[in-house]
Amino acid sequence: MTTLLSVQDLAVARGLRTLEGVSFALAEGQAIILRGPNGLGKTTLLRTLAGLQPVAAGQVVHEPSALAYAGHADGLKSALSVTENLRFWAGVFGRTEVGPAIERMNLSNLAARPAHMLSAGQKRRLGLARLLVTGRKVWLLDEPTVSLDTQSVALFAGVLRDHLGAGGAALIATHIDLGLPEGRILDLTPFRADPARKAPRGDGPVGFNEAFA
Ligand SMILES: Nc1ncnc2c1ncn2[C@@H]1O[C@H](COP(=O)(O)OP(=O)(O)OP(=O)(O)O)[C@@H](O)[C@H]1O
Repeated sequence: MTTLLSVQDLAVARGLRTLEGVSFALAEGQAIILRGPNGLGKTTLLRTLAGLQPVAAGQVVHEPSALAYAGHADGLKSALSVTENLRFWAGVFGRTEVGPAIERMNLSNLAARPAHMLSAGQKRRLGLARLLVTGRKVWLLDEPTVSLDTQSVALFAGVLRDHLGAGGAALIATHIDLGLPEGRILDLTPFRADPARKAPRGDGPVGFNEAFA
């Protein structure tokens, strides 16, 4: 099985260091569920892997075009329709096809509606549909099911299973059980950083998916 993402002795920081000594590998078809209490640093870890903030210490290895990040914000253009939003994001990743993503995330009836006229759950479905148009193999997901109703949670769990079945991988911060048989839990609590140790200054490199922040 090919390793898609490898993390070795990673430390991440948001002002102060939040986590230290985190190591794991994610291969094709695998998912890791990040667990730990509020404020521990799960979002900080995902943002760091996405290239939105610098690595404080350790190593992160992946193919240059492997990762797609979906954070708390849906990153939608409010004046654009569902279809136009997805076309825009597909274009960012050098792709054109959006029809299957619209259908898969149950957005067909809303395809022409401007994003600002969507409900919170519909916006989230559109935000997650962006993942499908990226063609990226490793999905970094921060609380992907927030605002989704039970049916939509099940829908997205199915999308995730299909992604893993097609050789993709996912790293997911979530407090709910997505029922992924391929998922293994990584409890980050033991990796809580010593708060006395200051993070280095500087903005560091910013990755391809800055626009997803
Ligand atoms: N914009 C920010 N500036 C400075 N510190 C921040 C910022 N956002 C978060 N933090 C701090 O960084 C630490 C880690 O936060 P983070 O959001 O990564 O935690 P989390 O594990 O994702 O929490 P939750 O389960 O509540 O989403 C917390 O102590 C938090 O207060």
